[in-house]
Amino acid sequence: MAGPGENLHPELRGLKGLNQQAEDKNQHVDKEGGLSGGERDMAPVTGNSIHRSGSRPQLDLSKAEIQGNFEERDPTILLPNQSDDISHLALDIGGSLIKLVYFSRHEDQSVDDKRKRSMKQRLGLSNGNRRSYPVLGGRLHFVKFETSKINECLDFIHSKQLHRGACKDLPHWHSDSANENAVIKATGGGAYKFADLFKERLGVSLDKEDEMDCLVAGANFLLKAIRHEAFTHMEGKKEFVQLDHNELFPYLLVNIGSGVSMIKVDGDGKFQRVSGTNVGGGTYWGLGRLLTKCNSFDELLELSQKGDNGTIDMLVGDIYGGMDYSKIGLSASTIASSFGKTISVNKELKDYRPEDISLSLLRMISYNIGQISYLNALRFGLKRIFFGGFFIRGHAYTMDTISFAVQFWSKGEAQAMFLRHEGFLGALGAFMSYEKHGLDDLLAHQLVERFPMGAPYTGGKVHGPPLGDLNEKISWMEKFLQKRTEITAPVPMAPPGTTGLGGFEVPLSKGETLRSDASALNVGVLHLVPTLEVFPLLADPKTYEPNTIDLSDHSELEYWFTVLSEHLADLVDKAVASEGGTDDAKRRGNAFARAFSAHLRRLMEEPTAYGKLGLANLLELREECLREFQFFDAYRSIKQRENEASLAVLPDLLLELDSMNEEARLLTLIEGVLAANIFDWGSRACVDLYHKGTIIEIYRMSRNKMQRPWRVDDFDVFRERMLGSGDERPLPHKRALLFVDNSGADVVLGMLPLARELLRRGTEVVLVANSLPALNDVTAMELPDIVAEAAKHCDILRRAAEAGGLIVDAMIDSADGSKERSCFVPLMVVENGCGSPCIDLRQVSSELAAAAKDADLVILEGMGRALHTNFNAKFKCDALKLAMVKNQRLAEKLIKGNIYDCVCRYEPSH
Ligand SMILES: CC(C)(COP(=O)(O)O)[C@@H](O)C(=O)NCCC(=O)O
Ligand SMILES: [Mn+2]
Repeated sequence: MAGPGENLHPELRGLKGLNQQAEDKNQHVDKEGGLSGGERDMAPVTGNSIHRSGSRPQLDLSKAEIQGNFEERDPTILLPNQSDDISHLALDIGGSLIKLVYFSRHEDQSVDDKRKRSMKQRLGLSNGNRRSYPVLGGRLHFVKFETSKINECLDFIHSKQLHRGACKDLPHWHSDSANENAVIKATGGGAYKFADLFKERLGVSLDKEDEMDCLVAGANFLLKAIRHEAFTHMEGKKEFVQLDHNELFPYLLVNIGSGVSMIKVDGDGKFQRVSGTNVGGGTYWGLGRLLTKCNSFDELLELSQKGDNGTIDMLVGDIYGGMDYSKIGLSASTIASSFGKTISVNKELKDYRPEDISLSLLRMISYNIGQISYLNALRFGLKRIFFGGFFIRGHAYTMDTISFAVQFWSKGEAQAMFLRHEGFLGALGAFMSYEKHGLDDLLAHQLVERFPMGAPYTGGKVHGPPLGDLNEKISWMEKFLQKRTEITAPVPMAPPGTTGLGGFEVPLSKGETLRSDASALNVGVLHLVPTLEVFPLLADPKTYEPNTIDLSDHSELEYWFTVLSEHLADLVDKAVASEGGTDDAKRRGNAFARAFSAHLRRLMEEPTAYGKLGLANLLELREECLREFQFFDAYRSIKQRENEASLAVLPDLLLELDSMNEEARLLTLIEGVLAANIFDWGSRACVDLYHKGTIIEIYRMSRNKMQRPWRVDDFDVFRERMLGSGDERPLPHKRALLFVDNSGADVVLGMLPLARELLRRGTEVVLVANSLPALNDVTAMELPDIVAEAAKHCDILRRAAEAGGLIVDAMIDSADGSKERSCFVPLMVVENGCGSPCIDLRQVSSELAAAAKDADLVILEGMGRALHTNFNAKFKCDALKLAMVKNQRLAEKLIKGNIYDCVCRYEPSH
């Protein structure tokens, strides 16, 4: 099929009945998509939509004001309603590092709007089924300090008031008391050593928790609650491991701190320390410091990147004249004796390069730990070994060395795995030891990890949490550009090779691929969202993978990186215009562009830096980043303009549809959905098109191009399910969930008429829309007004909207004063729990999960929801996936077709 743009011509045939008046109302889509002040005033007040979502905690920006002089370069912005004060802190004070885990709770700011109230009633959702102590929404932060800088740590706690009101076994939010008897959970030797200092400086006591208990509790929590926590690391390649919770135990936990503990874990609280070694992180750092005069652990680690251990270690090749000792599986590069070469030549310490010494030492210690771990796993018949502790620091070479030792000695039987939150096991465990925080049974789907601005980008000394204040963030991004600071992240790995016959070749994951800065924690802030649920209609949540395209293929990642980078300038223009184009908006826009580019570059360099990466994550990251710079709805005016234009032509479309027989109507409706999906401001090709005609012209053109068979065309099977064949008349579906996509023609002329058809046939319809804006997607907040407007022209929609509580005012008051629902089939709206063009069905709003319980038909619409994600998703009920492919590469890859081809994939339940 040719691209619709190629044929855009004045003699476009109109849809029968589209009137001229509507055409006139229709404005040209201007190039910038920018807005004059007047247009902006017309936009609905969606500024506070952010509070309405309630699904994912957000900043409370209400009553935000600039403090001091507006002309100032970096004025402080006050967020008086942002309550970050309800906190909860636990510490792990080790020999070299202090690890902090703290929780900040945000009050539930969701506005209980009319739509939500009526949906809650209808779906039987109430607070009544909550547990006795609530799981609180909030954020879990991970921070570390060097133990030698304990005063900085105390200042940090004080500045954030993290110690305020902490009571034993009672998290802060239960306590009104001031600091009397305040107690903070702490583990590690420093909990004893520094107890007096904490009392003196902060007036709090440290409640000491057993270190082993904490390590195990922390590891168990992470392995159960965080989806992509554990990964393997072999020959420079990182792969996340999907763990079956039922088969987690037993495992060996190896915690590499200053010393090393090896713990056999059999369950929650069930473990035994089976071994350990005194040759650990402290040994590397201590010996390394003596031998190289390095000033910090990280400096030592950085040195190792440029090292060649062949000058220090005696290798098999040295003994065998450059040959492998293949009979016992040793390559020439295998270390026969660590530091062995230093005895045989007449050299002083000063004659050796510190880089080489550091590398030899690192290899010696990592290999030794790997080998002892394997022997202990063998002792107890354990197959899985998880390595944690801050010795590892996400250091590729350390992990490769350990993995190699485990793999080599176990002949591939045992597996070494690493943890993303490696250094925080103890602190997390101490945190978990507070009773009744309600976090112990949190599940993976209730946690959303976010990577905000701040520490992750700096190579330097920034420690502590992400920058909190918007202004801080902007200034930071400005400085970031001025200094041209490089992001400290590894460059792409060389293609993995082989380590030969059991030995180490020059490591692949070395040199520039090493991450040397300790500040790159590689862990984000964990947002705890207790209301998120797994979509109940997924056929197999365990094997469900939302992303269709695998971004671990580097060329794919590069392609999407380029697409998103090229789209950035346009997006910033729209975002700035959506905020009135003020200087402040421009400044924020620039900062956003820099921050997002930095995220992209970071991910290009290390795609797994933020956990497993899919296209959906990239697209969501962009939206999150916009929100972080307080652009809450960049496409607001475009959406509104397109809604108005489409609503104006809706009556004629409905008339035309009503003049058709059922079969022709169904086809026209599906065609309509596919055609109207062209209104996608996230697709470069489509945006180019919009400069060539009005919304309605483009819509018509797109409809005229709808020729079957579509590239994926299951329409006949769908029609048969809906209309039957011959005399047989199938039962209508009971309830359909329609995952809607874009505003304007897409929802008004595409999905709403389809919803109307289902309603007409007696199927309840739930429109599922985004909780937060993303591109030009329609949100759940915006839908009731759109439906109400459409309902003015259509009885079916009006009655259904009344029955679904969408048009509340029109409901009849009954004798007892309550609003009585009409007995018509209802049309409802629920939010999906996300703010992205894609949807991960493992994390949806509880409202949607409740609505899904009675549904027997799911319709997913759009490229983001039906192609980028969920194209391969299987459902327990009938599923229809409808989308126009608006990207040439995706069309070729996914459906072996071309841009503007359509997908109508119908998968009946079995
Ligand atoms: C962001 C989108 C997934 C939105 O598509 P939609 O779900 O609205 O159909 C899509 O526009 C997209 O993949 N855009 C990037 C590719 C491009 O510009 O060609
Ligand atoms: Mn969309």
